[in-house]
Amino acid sequence: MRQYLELMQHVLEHGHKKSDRTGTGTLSIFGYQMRFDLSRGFPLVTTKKCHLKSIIYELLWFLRGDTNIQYLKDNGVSIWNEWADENGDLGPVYGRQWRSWPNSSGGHIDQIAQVIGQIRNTPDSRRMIVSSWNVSELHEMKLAPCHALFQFYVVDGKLSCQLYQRSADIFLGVPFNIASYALLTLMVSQSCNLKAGDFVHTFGDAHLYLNHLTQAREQLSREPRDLPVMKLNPAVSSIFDFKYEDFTLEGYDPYPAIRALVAV
Ligand SMILES: Nc1nc(=O)c2c([nH]1)NC[C@@H]1CN(c3ccc(C(=O)N[C@@H](CCC(=O)O)C(=O)O)cc3)CN21
Ligand SMILES: O=c1ccn([C@H]2C[C@H](O)[C@@H](COP(=O)(O)O)O2)c(=O)[nH]1
Repeated sequence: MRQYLELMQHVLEHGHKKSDRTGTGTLSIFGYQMRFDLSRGFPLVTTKKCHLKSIIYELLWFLRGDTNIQYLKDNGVSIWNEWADENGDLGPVYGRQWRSWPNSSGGHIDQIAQVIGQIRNTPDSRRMIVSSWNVSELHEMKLAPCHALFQFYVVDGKLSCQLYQRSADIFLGVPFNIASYALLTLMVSQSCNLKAGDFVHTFGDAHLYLNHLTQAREQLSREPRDLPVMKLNPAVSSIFDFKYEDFTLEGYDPYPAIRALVAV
């Protein structure tokens, strides 16, 4: 995960001091890109222990089309609690836009099913995109999508995915986002009988919150370890059929967790 540590180092050295919506303050840069070859291991940060269970359940929750935190709570995941209303609702966030983007005639578009169809039937298409940035519904969302748009690409029997993340909390959010999209790429690859290629992670405003700087330096003092390997149950052939038990991570040997406060 040298790419991730390089991003952190880059922002510590070149970040501009900038205020933000949460009132915390950040060191921020605009525009950055990382690339992970998924055949070289699963890109889960090793320089601190990452809670993979939260990452897997959050992704399964997006794929269910769910936008209420009850499913996450039932599975011991608390990362969205601060943003939900008293009923646990987050408004029309990721799950809603991925699985049922409202169209102009009162129906809905399942972007995930559509993109899987494109990858299977027209893999050379340059239009294999899923967007959560539904401008007409942003005002109803408790938090505007950070991982806003992703695109798939197929060449030589390998599936790559590029994400555009408009806003990125480098210490807390980004390790989750990398692992989540790497996992999604593995799941879509298996569903389409392709090998996994690269995950390309492109950023808009990438920032370190000012109350995460000590934690970032602590992480940079640690030498990254070999990446683990993610195994998916080979019997699953539809993206919508994966369950938590279908994922096995082998060889993850991280340094201890590092606590940090999330900016709300
Ligand atoms: N400021 C901010 N940063 C984010 O990364 C973020 C938001 N807000 N709002 C929406 C979601 C929620 N996400 C979160 C929220 C909390 C953690 C967090 O506290 N992580 C801890 C504990 C992990 C756990 O409980 O599973 C960590 O050490 O990684 C991570 C991602 C990502 N997003
Ligand atoms: O998946 C996610 C979700 C959120 N974040 C971070 C990025 C920002 O620090 C905040 C969102 O605040 P905005 O003012 O809406 O940009 O959450 C993330 O890194 N990853």
